[in-house]
Amino acid sequence: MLSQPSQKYKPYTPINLPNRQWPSKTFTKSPIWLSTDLRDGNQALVNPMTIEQKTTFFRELVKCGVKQIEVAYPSASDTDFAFVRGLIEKHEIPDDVWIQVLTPAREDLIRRTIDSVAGSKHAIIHMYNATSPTFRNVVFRNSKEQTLDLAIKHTKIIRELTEECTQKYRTKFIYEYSPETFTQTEPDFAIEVCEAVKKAWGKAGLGDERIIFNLPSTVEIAPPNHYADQIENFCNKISEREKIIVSLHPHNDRGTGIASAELGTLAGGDRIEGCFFGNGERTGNVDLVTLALNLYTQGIPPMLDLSDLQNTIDVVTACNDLPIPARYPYAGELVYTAFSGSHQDAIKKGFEAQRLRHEEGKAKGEPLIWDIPYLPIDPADLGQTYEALIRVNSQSGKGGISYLLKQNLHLDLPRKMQVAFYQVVQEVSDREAREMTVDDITSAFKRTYHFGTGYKGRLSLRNFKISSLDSEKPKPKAESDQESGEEDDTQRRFDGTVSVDGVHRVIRGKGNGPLSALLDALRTHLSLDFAIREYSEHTINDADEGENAQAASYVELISATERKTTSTRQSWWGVGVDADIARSGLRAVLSAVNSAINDGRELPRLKLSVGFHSKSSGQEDVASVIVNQLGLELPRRFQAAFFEVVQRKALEEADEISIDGVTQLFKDTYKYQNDSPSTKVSMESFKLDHLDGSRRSLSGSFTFFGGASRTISGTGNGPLSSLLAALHTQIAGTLSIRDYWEHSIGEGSEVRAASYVDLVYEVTGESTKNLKSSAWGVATDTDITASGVKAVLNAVNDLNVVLKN
Ligand SMILES: CC(=O)SCCNC(=O)CCNC(=O)[C@H](O)C(C)(C)COP(=O)(O)OP(=O)(O)OC[C@H]1O[C@@H](n2cnc3c(N)ncnc32)[C@H](O)[C@@H]1OP(=O)(O)O
Ligand SMILES: CC(C)C(=O)C(=O)O
Repeated sequence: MLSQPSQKYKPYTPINLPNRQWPSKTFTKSPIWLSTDLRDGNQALVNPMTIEQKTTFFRELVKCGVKQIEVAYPSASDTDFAFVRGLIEKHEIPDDVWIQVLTPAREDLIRRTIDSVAGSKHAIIHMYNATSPTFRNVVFRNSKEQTLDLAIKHTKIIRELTEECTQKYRTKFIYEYSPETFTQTEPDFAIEVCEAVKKAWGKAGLGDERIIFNLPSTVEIAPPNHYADQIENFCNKISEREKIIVSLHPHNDRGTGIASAELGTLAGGDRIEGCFFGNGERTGNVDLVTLALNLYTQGIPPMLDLSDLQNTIDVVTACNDLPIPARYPYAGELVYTAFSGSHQDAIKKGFEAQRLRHEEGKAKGEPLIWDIPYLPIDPADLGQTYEALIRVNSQSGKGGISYLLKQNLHLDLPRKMQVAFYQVVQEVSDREAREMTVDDITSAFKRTYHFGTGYKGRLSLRNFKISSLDSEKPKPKAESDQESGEEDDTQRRFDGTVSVDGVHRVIRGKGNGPLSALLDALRTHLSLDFAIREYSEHTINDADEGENAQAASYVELISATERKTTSTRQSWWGVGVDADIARSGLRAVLSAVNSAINDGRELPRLKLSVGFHSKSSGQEDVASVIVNQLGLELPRRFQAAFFEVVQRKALEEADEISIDGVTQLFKDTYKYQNDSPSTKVSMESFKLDHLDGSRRSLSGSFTFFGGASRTISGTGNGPLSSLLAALHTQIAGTLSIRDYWEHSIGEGSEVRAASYVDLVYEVTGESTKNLKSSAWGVATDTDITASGVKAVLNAVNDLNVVLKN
């Protein structure tokens, strides 16, 4: 490059316009748009468009609402001529659309041009000749007078030929004249040529009769303020301004085509010629899409419909065979995407604030103004989704990551958890030096917090029951209870089955709320001693508000032994989601515990040593054996009943009972998986009918104490009460259900139902002497009603039932 470029390049000559008005003007409406994609854009392509491509492009422009389209340079090629004829003959041109065709100032070519549009409803004939000194001297080798004569002579030819065409075909014409290289032409000479052309045309009028003077910056050679000065100067000096449409045709050699068009419009331009996404000679024509959307973001209707921008991009890039750069205004792949932390944070906060502002605005009937940091336009208005707004790499922060989690998992993490998870993501993206996709982030989240199917940790909750211990006096509220949201003073008991490294364990604990009761159970049974440092929750609303709403809970745990120290402590975050708020909190605790025990530490194994000595296993250990060996999750009172049976047996066998021994004892005691027919009541078959409302009727064939089979029936509010009513037709006294519980065993097609019934039998009479007894019954079946019915009959067979006389 030269050290003194002034030795090679001339600066532009500023225009003397002391009273210029355009700097104080503002935009109030959109200009008339002329798309020259199919002419100026097409002539700049390596491979000009085929007729099919031009037709597709034309249809897209029409769809976007462009009303003036320069479709060809018909004298240039048979393809261009045939394309124009095809549009007309195939009735592709809507009545409110004007096609425009370009011709040089040459009679033979003008004739061919006018022939091309014969029969169309509306046509703009556009003639050009360059007027600047260099073109006069070098290209045309013409004087000023000859340049004037060229324009005048051919304007007259166009007038004559268009009038003939109108007579023959009723085609309505507008005439457009371009002093090509206008910006490099002496301003007064450009005006002189246009005045002469207007006079030669001789019929410029108002409205559709206006003549168009197109003032191109054929090559952009000066800053945009100079173009604006040139336009304002032209508008001030040209006569009969009201009979003229001043058209702008900026190119983009200095990269200021958009600015030139916008300042030129403030300076008086009525119309802008350009191409979609800025295709065109050299650096392109001005981009109409950017201009339109710039107006839109000022609240001005752009008179172009770009609401399916991606489709427009697809059509234009396919026809031009040119890509749109990723950073291109409005249309680039990355323009609605923030990678950097502070941008992501601001966008996320912006959306949150805007949602609240819009809620208030809606209530007051105010316009819902868009105001999001770093986003001048709502991508949704252009048919774009919000999905790509935030993408994560090593430059990103917690705000962006949390935004993605909110969008994809509907989780609104508490601030400290955002910080904790940010470190996880940051570590991966730094190590792998690549962008983290939404999938990468959500899987990292699920992995870290053991969240969702397929991401189970060492502990997982199978079932639980929370009950209140009313008998115990309420205790004063502890600090941790306030933190954990456990506001109630009532003592709670947690009874549940938790899978621990694949082994089911029945655990039990108590506390001031469900979460502290679970922590107590973990401490007692698994030697896991944690305390809650922070707890929060929110609802996740489904589209149909309420019905399918879920609760999300977040828990930060610390080691309970470190709780009293003030130094920085390690903590573990957990998350749980469930339709039931208590369950979501419990899941969150287990999620955090799973993170804490990710260090591979040993957990106390399930051991069995039953007896009455101090080291005996408890009721929960026995229940754990049953859940692991048989899949049966006994309700707590059933656990207690069976534990007594186990203890008696252990006493008989000198405290020695194995896991298999406990299992067999269960089977024998409750006739579980025992197919031998009962000596008391047995059932061959049953049928359940639905009566009105919730009433049911059960009938079946039963055998009582080895007698002949009888068909009995009964009605009730459900299958089991119907069964009891049927049994009451044969059995003296009353059978009633004190406790019932059911759950599923197995998964998929293997799934079965397990039912547990605590049945009470009361009978009065001479021989029975006011007998009241109870028994547990358990059964499984693929059908839930059948499993309940069988459980009742198992319990009946364990009772000393008496038949009616
Ligand atoms: C700024 C713009 O975009 S203007 C539009 C440019 N678009 C095109 O050129 C695409 C279509 N063009 C073509 O197909 C051909 O150039 C044609 C059919 C118009 C003419 O082809 P040719 O007769 O072979 O001439 P050529 O292409 O060499 O053009 C140069 C000639 O046109 C003359 N010329 C250039 N512009 C004009 C004009 N507006 N009016 C009249 N003559 C002109 C030149 O002075 C030169 O004349 P010369 O041969 O006497 O020296
Ligand atoms: C024909 C004219 C308007 C042109 O394309 C230009 O000057 O760029």
